[in-house]
Amino acid sequence: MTTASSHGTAVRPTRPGRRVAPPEGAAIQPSLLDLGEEVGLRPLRAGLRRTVLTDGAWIDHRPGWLEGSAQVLDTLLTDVPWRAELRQMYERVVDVPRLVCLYADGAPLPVPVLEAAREELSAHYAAELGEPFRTAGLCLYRDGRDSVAWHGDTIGRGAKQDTMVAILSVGDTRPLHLRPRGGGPSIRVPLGHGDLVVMGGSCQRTWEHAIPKTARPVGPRVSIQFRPHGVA
Ligand SMILES: O=C(O)CCC(=O)C(=O)O
Ligand SMILES: [Fe+2]
Repeated sequence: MTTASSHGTAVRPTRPGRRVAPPEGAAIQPSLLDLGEEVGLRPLRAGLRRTVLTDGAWIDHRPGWLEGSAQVLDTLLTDVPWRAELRQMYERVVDVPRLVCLYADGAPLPVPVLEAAREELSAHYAAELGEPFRTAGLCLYRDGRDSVAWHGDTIGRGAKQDTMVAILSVGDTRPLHLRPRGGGPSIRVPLGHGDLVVMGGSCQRTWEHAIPKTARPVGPRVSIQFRPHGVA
């Protein structure tokens, strides 16, 4: 059984691990914000703001770092071998209706600007992180029904050590929600259209994050997550 997506394309439900086609309509509806812009990176430092959270966690936010994000989204929707998520994620069974593709350490990324982004992030955070970003996890949220539930990226070293996860986002804006594990107010960071957020310090083990579902009519969003070796 399939149902139509917001773009009228039958893309769900999917069986785990099965290769699936992206929502076709998305490719011909690029964001009006960056239509016609050349693909490239704006200066990173210029718009980068740090918010210090509790318990040694922090986030950096740089809205609009990637220029021409509509073109990048088009390429990713077409060229990435998207698959339904296969496994239980992180420390609990989380609901992960979305499509994914993991680029392991050393694997060429589907768009050259993503290689440039990873290099620039590695250079910028070299002193603080002490190692480069290596892997790239891509996630496709086809519409507002796709989401990821509350979790920390705690498979691997993020469970015990400070680390960083850098997320570059293209497509429609979805808010990343963050909340302290010990309880307390949550925060939300809007992510889309070339925005960057970096979760750092103890963020993966002392805070949790989520992309909630939304009833608003939203088109596809692709999240590109850069992580150091051994962090997942
Ligand atoms: O979509 C996002 O930006 C966040 C995804 C995420 O937290 C994860 O895959 O671990
Ligand atoms: Fe995560």
